[in-house]
Amino acid sequence: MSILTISNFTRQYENRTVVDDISLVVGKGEIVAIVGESGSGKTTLLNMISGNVKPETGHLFLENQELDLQFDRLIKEFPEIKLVPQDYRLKPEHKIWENIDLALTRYTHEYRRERVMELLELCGLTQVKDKKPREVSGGEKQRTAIARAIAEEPQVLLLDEPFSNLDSINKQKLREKLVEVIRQEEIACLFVTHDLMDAFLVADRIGVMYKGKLLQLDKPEVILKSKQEEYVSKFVSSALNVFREFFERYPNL
Ligand SMILES: Nc1ncnc2c1ncn2[C@@H]1O[C@H](COP(=O)(O)OP(=O)(O)OP(=O)(O)O)[C@@H](O)[C@H]1O
Repeated sequence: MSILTISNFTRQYENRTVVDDISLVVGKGEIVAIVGESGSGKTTLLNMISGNVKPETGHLFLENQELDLQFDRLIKEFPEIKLVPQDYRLKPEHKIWENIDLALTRYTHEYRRERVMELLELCGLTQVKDKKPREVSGGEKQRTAIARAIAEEPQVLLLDEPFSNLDSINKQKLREKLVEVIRQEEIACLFVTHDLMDAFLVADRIGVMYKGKLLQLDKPEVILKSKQEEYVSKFVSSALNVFREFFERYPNL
């Protein structure tokens, strides 16, 4: 079932089209990755979906209900769509559990306690709940930001480069947790990354962006063998070349 539908999103900056007529759909419990090199328009696309940046053209639907994009206000974001920015934006003076709890101030004390415990468990943070953000790993910070974003059970989770500041062990842990959380909470998840490997390891479908355009959006196996778009096959080859180089250097492995 489709949760998030965006159609014909376009945005210009200084007379340059940075997001060019993009349409896509994300389903319940589905993870879609948008990959593209730096400057291809990925963050602008996420900011438009989250309500932080106004598109010049386009429509946004949540379960077939159109959201009003003609807002003109400083308060950002739609409550059903949560964005985890690249820098997490955790509150340094608060403990991990408090950072999650702060998303729940509208609720009763009892419900907050229960939901925070549930989210700590779901995101693998119970052990570090009483630490401050500076005392935990990058992966734990990222998982705290995800827990905070999904605290109010949004329908859509947007992640900007969720794996970029992590070492390989934390990356793997986050990948596993992300898939578990998305499937369990039945959220529609869209994340952007410049690293195709992260997309291949997590996403149900991958979209490749280039100069503001979504060139192709398909299952990873289809993207892997793509002949449809020259740029897509070039982008895939560059990611796979790392493995080729590795095994050429260490042929006896
Ligand atoms: N507020 C802004 N004002 C002017 N130009 C902008 C603004 N935001 C983004 N741009 C430009 O739009 C283009 C796309 O930027 P965007 O951040 O969306 O790309 P990206 O694919 O997310 O890049 P990266 O991977 O480096 O974060 C870039 O050329 C950028 O300089």
